[in-house]
Amino acid sequence: MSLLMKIESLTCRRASTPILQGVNLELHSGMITVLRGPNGSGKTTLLRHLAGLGSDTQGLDTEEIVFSGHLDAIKATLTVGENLRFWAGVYSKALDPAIIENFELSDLIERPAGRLSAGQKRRLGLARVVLSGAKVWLLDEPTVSLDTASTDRLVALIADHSARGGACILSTHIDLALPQAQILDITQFKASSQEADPFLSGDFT
Ligand SMILES: Nc1ncnc2c1ncn2[C@@H]1O[C@H](COP(=O)(O)OP(=O)(O)OP(=O)(O)O)[C@@H](O)[C@H]1O
Repeated sequence: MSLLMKIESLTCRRASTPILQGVNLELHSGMITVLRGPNGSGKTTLLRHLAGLGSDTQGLDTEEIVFSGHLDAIKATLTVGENLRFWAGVYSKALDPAIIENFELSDLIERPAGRLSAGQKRRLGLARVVLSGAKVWLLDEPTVSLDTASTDRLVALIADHSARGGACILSTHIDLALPQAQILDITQFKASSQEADPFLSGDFT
């Protein structure tokens, strides 16, 4: 298994406040890592840093990494097809019809992306991930808004990506059928300057 990413003693900040410190992480080809931690613990923050959107990022060339966040990177005024063709151009890839089929976008291809439902937008955003051809997928709560069938298809795609030598780090609050995944509890990296969350401690005064 080749090493795709090695992070040592990383500090992750949001608006200059340290959220996580001492993060160590190795990602080899074929690995799937699920980030666990309660709301506000820093899963998105870590994924953003790994994607090169933080200040202290080490690791792969960014062309090897694709990040799917909450905003899905969709251009609302372009149609679904135009979004896909735009991304195919950005990633210098041919637009594989199998991707359109896999995410059930065929019937939506002429619709402006701004008029998609939340789950349809999510499917379009995830199609970009597959289209990118990147080895490392960084997925922030990718199943949010997806129905059961779409979730199952995404899980199968992640497993297939890993079986073909890719790797994935994802955050999720639900249990996905990925028995090969390793769990990374990020609360162990909580920065010491972080205040306790009153909702978690039960202290509402
Ligand atoms: N834009 C921002 N500026 C400043 N602080 C932020 C910003 N976004 C998030 N934070 C703070 O950073 C901390 C970590 O947030 P983050 O979104 O990484 O958590 P999370 O584990 O992904 O949470 P969730 O499970 O709710 O999605 C939280 O305390 C949050 O309030």
